[in-house]
Order: sequence, then C-alpha cells, then structure tokens
Amino acid sequence: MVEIRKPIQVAEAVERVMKHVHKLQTEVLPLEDTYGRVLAEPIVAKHDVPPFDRSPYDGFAIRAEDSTGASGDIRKAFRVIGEIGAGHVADRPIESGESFRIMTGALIPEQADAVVMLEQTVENDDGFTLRKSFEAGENISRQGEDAKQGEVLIEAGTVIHPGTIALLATFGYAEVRVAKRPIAGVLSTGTELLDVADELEPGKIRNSNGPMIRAQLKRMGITYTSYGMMEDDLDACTEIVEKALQETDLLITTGGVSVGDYDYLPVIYERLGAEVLFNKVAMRPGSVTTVAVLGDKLLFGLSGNPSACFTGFELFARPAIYSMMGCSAPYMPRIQAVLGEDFKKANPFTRFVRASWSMTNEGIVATPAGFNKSSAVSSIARGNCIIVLPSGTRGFEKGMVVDVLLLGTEQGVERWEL
Ligand SMILES: Nc1nc2c(c(=O)[nH]1)N[C@H]1C(S)=C(S)[C@@H](COP(=O)(O)OP(=O)(O)OC[C@H]3O[C@@H](n4cnc5c(N)ncnc54)[C@H](O)[C@@H]3O)O[C@H]1N2
Ligand code: MOO
Ligand SMILES: [Mg+2]
Repeated sequence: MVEIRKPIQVAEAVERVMKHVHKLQTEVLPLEDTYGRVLAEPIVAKHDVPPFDRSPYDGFAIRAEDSTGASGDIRKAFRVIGEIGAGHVADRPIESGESFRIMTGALIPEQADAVVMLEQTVENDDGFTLRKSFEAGENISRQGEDAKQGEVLIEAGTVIHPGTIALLATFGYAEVRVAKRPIAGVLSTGTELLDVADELEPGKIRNSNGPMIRAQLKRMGITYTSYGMMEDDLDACTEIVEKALQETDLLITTGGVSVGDYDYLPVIYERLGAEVLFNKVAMRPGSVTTVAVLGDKLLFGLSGNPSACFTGFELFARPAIYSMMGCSAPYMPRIQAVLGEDFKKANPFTRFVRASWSMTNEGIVATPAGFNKSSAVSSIARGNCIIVLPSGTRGFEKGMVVDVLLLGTEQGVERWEL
C-alpha cells in the first residue's frame, strides 16, 4: 500500500530545517579571500573616518573670515603660499590673507577652515581672487563624519560583499575572522539520466539538476563535491550516500523522494537511521521535498522535477547553508510587486511561481516566466525571482500585489512570513 503523506506548511518545514542547523567553526582569512564569507566578528571602527579633516575638492584652503564681504564688485585677494597634494601635509599654518593650493583628499592645513573650488576663483600671479564669502567649515570633510572610532559598523553574521571589503580595508583588517564554509555533496539519482555531453536515447533525459544545484551553490560561494549521477539502485545509492556523508557537511540529492517504485531516498534514510524532518510540504512545486538529519548533517532530498528541485534548494538549502555559517539574515529578500499577468491555476498549496521582475511606470512588475509546472526547466532559465501565491485562493489576476522572493543576491532577510 502506498504511503499517504501528510503535508506540513512551508513555514513549519523551514523552521524544522533551521532548528537542526549546526554552526560551523570560524577561521581567519586574508582580506582578499573573504568575499562571500560570513563575518564572525563585528567590524569596529578602529579610528575615525576620515582620519583627519580633508579637502573634498581641488581648490584653495583659506581662513573663511578672510573672505567676509567678498562679492562680484569687491573681490577678495589671497596669496598662495604652497601646494598640498593628497598624501602631503602643509609645512606651516596659514595666516591672514594666505592660502594653500590643495587637492581633493589632502589634509587641511592648520588655521584654514574652508576650501574654495578652483572653479570659484580667478587666478593671478601670486594667488587668486574670490567673489563670494565662505562660512567656517565650508567644503571641509570632517574627521569622523563617515565613522567614529569605536562604533560597531557591521555586525557579525553579515555576508561580506565588496562594500564590506572596502570597510575592512579602511581599518586595516588584513586578516578577518569569518565562518568556515561548508562542503556540500551533490548527487543526482535516476536511471533515466544522461550526462550533458551524451546523445539523447529513448526514455532518457540529460541531468540538468546536478549542474543547476552546483551553480546554485557556486552562486553562494559554497564549495561542493559532486557525486555525479547514480542509477536507481538501492544498494549502490545507499553506499554513495554513506560515503558522501563522511566527506561532506551536508548532502543534496535530486530525485527519488516520491512514492514511486524506484524512489529510494526514503528507504536510504531509513537504512542510515536518519530522522526525516518532513517528506511532504504544502507547496507547489516541491511538495515531495524531503529533509532528513543524521548526526549534525542535513540531507536535502530535493525532487527530481527541475522546478521543484530549484525551488527546494532556494527555500530550504539556501537559508540552512547561510545559517551554518552564522549568517543572521539567511533568507532570500522578499519584496512586493504587481502581478504582470493572470495566474488562474487553483491553489490548494502555496505556489512558488518562477517569474521575472522589472521596473515599469506602474512600479515593480513580476510576470510568470512561462510554462510553470513542477517539471518545467524553461521557466527556471527565464526567471529572476519567485512569486509566492498563498494557498486557498481561486487564482490571481494581473494587477494584484504579490510577494516576490529575489534570487541571485547575497543579501538576505532575518525572517520570512510565508
Ligand atoms: N503517485 C504519486 N506520484 C507522484 C507524486 C505523488 O505524490 N504521488 N508526486 C509527484 C511530484 S509532486 C513530484 S515533484 C515528483 C517527484 O519525483 P521524485 O522527486 O521522486 O523524482 P524522480 O521520480 O526521480 O523524477 C521526477 C521527474 O524529474 C526528472 N528528473 C529526475 N532527476 C532529474 C535530473 N537530475 N535532471 C532533470 N530531470 C530529472 C525525472 O526524469 C522525472 O521526470 O513525483 C510526482 N509523482
Ligand atoms: O513536488 Mo511536486 O514538485 O509538488 O510538483
Ligand atoms: Mg519519483
């Protein structure tokens, strides 16, 4: 008799996975190698930024009071006593009526308290004249205006992106403590599977899930070991899953999780003594997505159907992997958008529609990316986001406001309400 599975809600499934996440150790890496890693220490301002008052323009550093009363008719004259390029410092303070020619980024000389842009001056033999007066502090980038010494600027648990790298470099973090990255195992199951380079044969298809999952991992900067493709052979598959579990921190398999005669993953979990967290989720595609746990390792049994497989990875594996690295915002960012076309399919389960978003005069519009069955591969290719359509509705109409999960960004959110 076939097993009747009881679906659980998506939020509950996500929660069960996240509860079983084991945090990885941390390690110290050279700054250049930290892109995409998760900070294991906060970034604390080690000094003010900028570290000194500096010029935001190429121009002249003056005492503002010397410009008082300047106008088109009464031009004020300044004598230039030297030049300060960025990286150099003035050899003496300025005095009344004096100025330094100063370049963007250079330290403001003592006694100067304003900068005049080159364009605002008329130059003459020993200096320049001005036609407007300046306030004290005008055109000065103040020490500490960007960051104050001791401020916590970025919390631990943040994914490092190019901007984070700039900040780390600013404070001289030549080495950074980050979370270790997990090594993921990837295994595609299915006797019907051919390799990418193979010619089609009757009844067979090429393995698209393996390369797709590996790319989804790559997009997150996660390294993996590929266990290739396995025919639906219970003993051989059990053996390779066992081996993979010894060599990796988590395992992602594709296919074989439903109730078919050759869907062996449920039996493999049983043989290994893994605890199945769920094997039916009230979602489409991906209702058969199964997650099991053995010791401190998560086993993601993603569906063989490509759209279900893709969605299962983004909904469950992505946040779990980020969370293993201590990331505090592990979930895909969620925005709201206007639905670009009718989506009339009835919705007994929450539906995750591969879609593409764009900015229009009506705001952000998300449009389903074509053929949207669980088995679809073309819509994954066309999509850049996932529309979330809640269950229990008759269908959605163009123009309605819908929730959209954004793909392909290292940015995330702390929680989801799905
Ligand atoms: N009697 C029932 N049948 C099915 C149910 C059910 O509840 N009762 N669920 C259906 C749903 S929903 C889905 S989704 C699929 C899930 O199947 P599996 O996860 O067991 O995956 P497979 O049977 O191995 O394959 C399904 C489908 O996907 C193709 N596939 C598999 N691997 C790959 C790959 N690496 N690259 C590309 N395509 C792949 C495979 O050829 C099948 O067409 O079960 C339904 N059945
Ligand atoms: O799991 Mo299936 O993908 O619901 O369609
Ligand atoms: Mg199956």
